[in-house]
Amino acid sequence: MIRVAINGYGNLGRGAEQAIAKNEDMELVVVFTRRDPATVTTQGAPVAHVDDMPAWADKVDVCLNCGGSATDLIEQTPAAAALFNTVDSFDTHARIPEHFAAVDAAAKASGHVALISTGWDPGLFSMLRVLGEAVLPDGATTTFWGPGVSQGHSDALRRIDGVVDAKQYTRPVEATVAAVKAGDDVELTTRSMHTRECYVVAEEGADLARIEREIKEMPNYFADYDTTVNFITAEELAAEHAGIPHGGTVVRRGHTSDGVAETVNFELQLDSNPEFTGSVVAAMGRAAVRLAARGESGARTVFDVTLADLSAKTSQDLRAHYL
Ligand SMILES: NC(=O)C1=CN([C@@H]2O[C@H](COP(=O)(O)OP(=O)(O)OC[C@H]3O[C@@H](n4cnc5c(N)ncnc54)[C@H](OP(=O)(O)O)[C@@H]3O)[C@@H](O)[C@H]2O)C=CC1
Ligand SMILES: N[C@@H](C[C@H]1CC(C(=O)O)=NO1)C(=O)O
Repeated sequence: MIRVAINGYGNLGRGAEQAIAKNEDMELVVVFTRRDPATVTTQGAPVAHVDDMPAWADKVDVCLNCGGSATDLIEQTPAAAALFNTVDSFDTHARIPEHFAAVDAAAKASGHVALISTGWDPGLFSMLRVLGEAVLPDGATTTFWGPGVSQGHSDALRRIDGVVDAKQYTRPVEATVAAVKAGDDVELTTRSMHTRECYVVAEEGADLARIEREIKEMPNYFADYDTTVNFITAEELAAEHAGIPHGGTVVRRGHTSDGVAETVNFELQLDSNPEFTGSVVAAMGRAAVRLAARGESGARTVFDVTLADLSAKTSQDLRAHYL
């Protein structure tokens, strides 16, 4: 039985809790939080303050870090890697190299495996981008997200001073999608592929112009996109934007010889971005434990994980029934 800890009990933490319950080889032993544990209610697992993590070091096989990428994981994952094998969903793509280096130092020093930037993008979509290019070297890859709610971008909005709550919708630009599908030679830029629409609940009396400016100028999240900001009430957010659906597609189009075209298409349609991502993170937790059992230590990414590491099935079963 894989003994699992969740670090951070938000949308993704609750999604991971659901996922662990779906995996017969996993047991949720504790949920860590920075809040007063008495104020956090789980589906049954005990809640401990993050300050008490060391007391759980010999009771946990893997810790799933479910904090926000904007400000939490850059600190939380190296700290967790000092105590446990760990997994996170760090998705600030531009900062992944620096995050990897910091986590690698902590994990190597403690002899643990730390699997970073898992989920679906980065995560499964990253794997498909590499796979598509490997099997169709003469071609091009496109990634479209949405329409749906990006948790990373919504988290980034909520970290702005004066913002009480927020949701961000990512929308593919329909003309660009149509041009790609038609095989037209279209320029694909960050701004020509997606727009971002934010729904923000601000504190009473907050400087809305400053908040809107901070959003639109935010590097790595909004600065390179056409972004709209809508200020609404908490009641409107709850009534009209309660769900966290999402999805997307990675497409690799290439030629195996002159005039012979091939397409690899990987699509996600998600009722719940956090529950699906939690399910990926849980499987990656299994893989991190397997890598550690092989004597590995340090930071790893989804590119270092085999499909057998992710599967609950034995290698014999996979050979007999999945090839
Ligand atoms: N790679 C991928 O494909 C994906 C990655 N992600 C990543 O997951 C990250 C987390 O997203 P998400 O779970 O939606 O973010 P949340 O804002 O729901 O949670 C982030 C942290 O905020 C704290 N928190 C949550 N609820 C409350 C509350 N009511 N009051 C006070 N603090 C609270 C929790 O920490 P604590 O319990 O310690 O207080 C939690 O760990 C995103 O930033 C994104 O980067 C998400 C989806 C896909
Ligand atoms: N990391 C994303 C997962 C996908 C969705 C996305 C976007 O809408 O910009 N980018 O990557 C998330 O937090 O939801």
